[in-house]
Amino acid sequence: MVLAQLGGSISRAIQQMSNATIIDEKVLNDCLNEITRALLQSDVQFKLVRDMQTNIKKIVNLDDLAAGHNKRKIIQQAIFNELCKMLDPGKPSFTPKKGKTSVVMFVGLQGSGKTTTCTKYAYYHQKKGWKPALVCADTFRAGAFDQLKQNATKAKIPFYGSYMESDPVKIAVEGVERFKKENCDLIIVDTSGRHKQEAALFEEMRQVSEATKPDLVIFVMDSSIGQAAFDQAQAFKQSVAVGAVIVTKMDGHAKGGGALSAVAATKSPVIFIGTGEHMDEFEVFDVKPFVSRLLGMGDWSGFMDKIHEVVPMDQQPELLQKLSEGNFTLRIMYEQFQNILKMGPIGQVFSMLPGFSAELMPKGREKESQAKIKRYMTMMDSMTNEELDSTNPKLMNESRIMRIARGSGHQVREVMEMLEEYKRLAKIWSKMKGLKIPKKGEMSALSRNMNAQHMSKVLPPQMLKQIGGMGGLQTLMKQMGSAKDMMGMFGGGDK
Ligand SMILES: Nc1nc2c(ncn2[C@@H]2O[C@H](COP(=O)(O)OP(=O)(O)OP(=O)(O)O)[C@@H](O)[C@H]2O)c(=O)[nH]1
Repeated sequence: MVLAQLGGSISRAIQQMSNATIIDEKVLNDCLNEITRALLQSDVQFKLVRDMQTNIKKIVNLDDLAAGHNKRKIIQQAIFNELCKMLDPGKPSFTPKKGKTSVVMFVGLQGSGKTTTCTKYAYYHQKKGWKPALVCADTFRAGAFDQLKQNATKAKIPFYGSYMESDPVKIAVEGVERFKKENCDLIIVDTSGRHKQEAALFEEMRQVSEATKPDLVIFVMDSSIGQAAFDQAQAFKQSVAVGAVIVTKMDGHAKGGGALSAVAATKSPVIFIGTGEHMDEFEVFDVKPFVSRLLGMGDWSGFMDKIHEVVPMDQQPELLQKLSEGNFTLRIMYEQFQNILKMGPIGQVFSMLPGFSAELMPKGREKESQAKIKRYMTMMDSMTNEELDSTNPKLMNESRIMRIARGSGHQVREVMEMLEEYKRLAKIWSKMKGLKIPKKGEMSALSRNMNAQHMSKVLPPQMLKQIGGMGGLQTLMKQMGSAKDMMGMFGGGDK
């Protein structure tokens, strides 16, 4: 069962429970059994699922709940909390500090995506102003050094490795020393993998760890390993001091439940997830928004966080205000393009709004997309203020289009293409119209102010279908109290 299906099944179980006229022991049990089944089918370890069920039953003691209590809400909240608890070991992992040298060692089975993830991790920090470096201590797989070298060169990250030396410990120590001397603040050591857990792998890992004394050991796990996740993660934890987990290939058709098991086995948090082969396809992992998304409620808080990441602070209130008024002008598009070029691909932000990223910034074609954006901006440079600030599509008549084409040295066809892009974006952003603007300190408030209309527009079509279309969504929201309650319940509240 893939993650989306898991979320769908849990949501359905909750909905069925909500449909019942009276919430009694039987209704609660049916709901919990349904959720248990869904979790087990998603490869979450049996013991975890059983514990979750027991905990919910402890929290929701129906006999003790006086009349007037909203039992549905209490149950829903308990389910949400327990799912979050499964993914939250209760203590954060070691977090490297910019400017202070940290050594981070990556471990995992062969093919889990370790080497790729090392580069993604380095690149992520480099974009934030760190000085990362990569050390290839994988002497087991021929070609591992070449792969790391290639990735590192592409991202302009210094690297260290050897074609001749066969002792991984020696390479690791030399690499770490060198980069410490060069004042790198994030030294990432990639270690060998094996096809399966075996003594030689663990012994080698232990030795590299002993010699380099990493501040953090990250266990990289392929999300598709299924029920084996718990044992695998535990085996790694027993050999080295795993402090964090990165789950890769979350973009595939994997059963994502393994992630929950890995957290339980290592008692370490998932800190990032890999969502593709490309360097940028790497997301910070946050439990609450993840569970919200898992339950199919969209991730507005994540979306708002991304806006924070890519839109400069001083522009945010203004941008949100304009979006809430439904005024997506060419100037806003221009400003957002500027942000994209400054901050790197914004694809991840837009991917949170269905249907967005695929067209403007298709995966793997970021260079072309950037060139296109620059082209569009050149054309917009030839526009008047009136044109940039207008929301009237009819303003852009033939003579204006011809003038812009001439002024920017582009074809009329290209200007029309740019305007089409603008119309497409404006249509999508218009869905934000009417949303209340969050005040400072409550950025997730947007999510709490959505009604069924907003929700139906932003939910992926298949999810909407699963819920039973617009009618189903309205019923669901009514049953659950209001959009406000629902989003709050699924973690849409302020963090
Ligand atoms: N779709 C997808 N593919 C990924 C992701 N992360 C890694 N991959 C791919 O998975 C394959 C294996 O990745 P590697 O980085 O070579 O794996 P490794 O664990 O380092 O392997 P060894 O060095 O042999 O131990 C490569 O084809 C990667 O491009 C991800 O998040 N999504």
